[in-house]
Amino acid sequence: MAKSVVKRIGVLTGGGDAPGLNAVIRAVVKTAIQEYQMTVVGFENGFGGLIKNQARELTEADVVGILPRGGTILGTTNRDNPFHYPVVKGNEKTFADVSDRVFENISIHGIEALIVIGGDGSLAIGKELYDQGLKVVGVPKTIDNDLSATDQTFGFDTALTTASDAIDKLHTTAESHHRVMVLEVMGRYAGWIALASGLAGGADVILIPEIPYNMDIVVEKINARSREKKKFSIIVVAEGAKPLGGEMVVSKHVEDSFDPIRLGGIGNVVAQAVESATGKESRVTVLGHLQRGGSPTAYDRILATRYGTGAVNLIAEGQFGSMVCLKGQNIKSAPLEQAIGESHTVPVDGELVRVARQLGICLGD
Ligand SMILES: Nc1ncnc2c1ncn2[C@@H]1O[C@H](COP(=O)(O)OP(=O)(O)O)[C@@H](O)[C@H]1O
Ligand SMILES: O=P(O)(O)OC[C@H]1O[C@](O)(COP(=O)(O)O)[C@@H](O)[C@@H]1O
Ligand SMILES: [Mg+2]
Repeated sequence: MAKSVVKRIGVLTGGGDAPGLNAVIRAVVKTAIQEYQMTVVGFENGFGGLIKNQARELTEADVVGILPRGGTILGTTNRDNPFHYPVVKGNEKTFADVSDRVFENISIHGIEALIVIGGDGSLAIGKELYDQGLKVVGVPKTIDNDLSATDQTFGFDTALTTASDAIDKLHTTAESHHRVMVLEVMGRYAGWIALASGLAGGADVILIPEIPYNMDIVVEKINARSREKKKFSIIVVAEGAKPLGGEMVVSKHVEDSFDPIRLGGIGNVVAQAVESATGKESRVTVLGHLQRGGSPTAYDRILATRYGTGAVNLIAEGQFGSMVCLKGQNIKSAPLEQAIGESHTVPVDGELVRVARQLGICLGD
């Protein structure tokens, strides 16, 4: 057992869910109670629970059996930003700063420090609350792996495993029908899921946002495979991929969201272009939220557990305004400011891209 001045902590999960959230919550609760004799209060539905005072104490009994479970027992949302909160008066909707409600509820529950498990959006809110005096510690979550200041976010490994399983399945049907199969995966403005799953699944073409593609080059790759008597092709497309000089495809605008754009639809654009240029029957699969669901991989369970324990240790050490992160093989910490800084996209001259090129995978350029 170790000592901590802080004895009562809060925890919330924010933004899109990611496999491993429950593993973090479990590690936070176990470490806080067993190692530091703290009390843990869980806020429900991200910052929504902090604004609306929806909270409950989390005991060790509450976290029994949740390690392998996807989703989050606390609920989450990608709305409810306390600094940009929708207020409706009659027919008019405006946005207001309701952060005073957050501080009121923090005080009602006697919370001395708050763990925010989230991506760039949730951590940006956490940073703003920290600047206003709340003792905040962050945990980097997202399947997109697009956060700076950490080598990897939890959730990414599971998403990429789901995507590479999908590529394996597409291979067998592509082979039977001699088709071109296009798989569209998530990742927002980063191509990590597409590149990594494409490598793991043996894709022939991988299109990522960081490398705008030329459709003629993609078509030539498919035709070259035909000339080599290869009867099918697999194309993995990141939802943020775009043609040279063109735009990303937006699937919808989510009202009330600080970052309202949802990407999606590029898979269909690519499949249609390939079919009309090559005459080969093409089909598209949009993996969608399947890649956010299900049980975390062993890798993500361990990473999430290390992050949860690490976050409580940071609180005990008084290292507020920081986030746990992975650097090489070790759990370290980084300032929240750095975590929400520049988004972590695929380096176009990095080793993974080079490996893909050396394997003859077409990246569309
Ligand atoms: N740059 C930002 N600054 C402040 N709040 C943000 C920012 N981007 C998003 N948000 C808000 O943070 C919350 C979670 O964001 P979202 O991007 O959905 O999840 P994540 O935490 O995974 O990044 C939402 O309420 C969103 O409106
Ligand atoms: O669940 P929604 O609102 O459709 O959002 C989809 C987006 O969320 C993600 O799945 C995860 O993003 P975050 O981790 O930033 O929440 C993206 O890959 C995708 O573009
Ligand atoms: Mg985000």
